[in-house]
Amino acid sequence: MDRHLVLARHGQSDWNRKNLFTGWRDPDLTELGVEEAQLAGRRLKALGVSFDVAFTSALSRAQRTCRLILEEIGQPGLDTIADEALNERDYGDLAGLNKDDARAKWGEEQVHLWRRSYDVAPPGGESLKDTVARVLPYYMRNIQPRVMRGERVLVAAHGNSLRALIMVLDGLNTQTIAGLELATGVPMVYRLNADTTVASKEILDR
Ligand SMILES: O=C(O)[C@@H](CO)OP(=O)(O)O
Repeated sequence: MDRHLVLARHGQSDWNRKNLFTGWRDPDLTELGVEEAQLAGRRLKALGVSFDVAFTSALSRAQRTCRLILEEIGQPGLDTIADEALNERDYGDLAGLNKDDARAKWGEEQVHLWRRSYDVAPPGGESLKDTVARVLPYYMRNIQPRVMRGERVLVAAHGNSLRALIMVLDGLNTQTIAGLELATGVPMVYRLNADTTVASKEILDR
């Protein structure tokens, strides 16, 4: 049985381009972001990948990426479930601030801890640990059972909500996850074993 699960971070958003902390704010994709999402779809199509169901977040940039991928692979209108459990990490008071301005104000090290550490939460927001605590139960209850039934599943979501999921799937520790960066619009094709562990992972980068 082919238990495949494709994870894709959304294409570049307007706030990615402007270098702003985004979190639960809802900017749209840029033109480049649209192209990245379409390219992701074409890469998946070239591999012969298609889906039985798609999951995305409650945010426009992920939903649009999901739609663009599905259009490219010739499955527009596929059953798609949107849930805020897959939203980006909540950046709290940092949302809307420029990342370089934040470094100038709080220092490189503090901003890096907020962005990439496992358990340091930005003021008023979620740490990666908090993000794992909402993404993982959703994955276990809603996504993994479908993959185990042999459905081919697409998840179009966000840098940190996917880092949370990948940390668990790949068995990364709290140190290693700090070094994991996900490029916009790059799909990752997982195949799972019958015991839910990862059989293979292929990153379809540019
Ligand atoms: O701003 C955000 O919401 C995220 C993703 O763009 O940023 P970072 O990569 O700094 O965690």
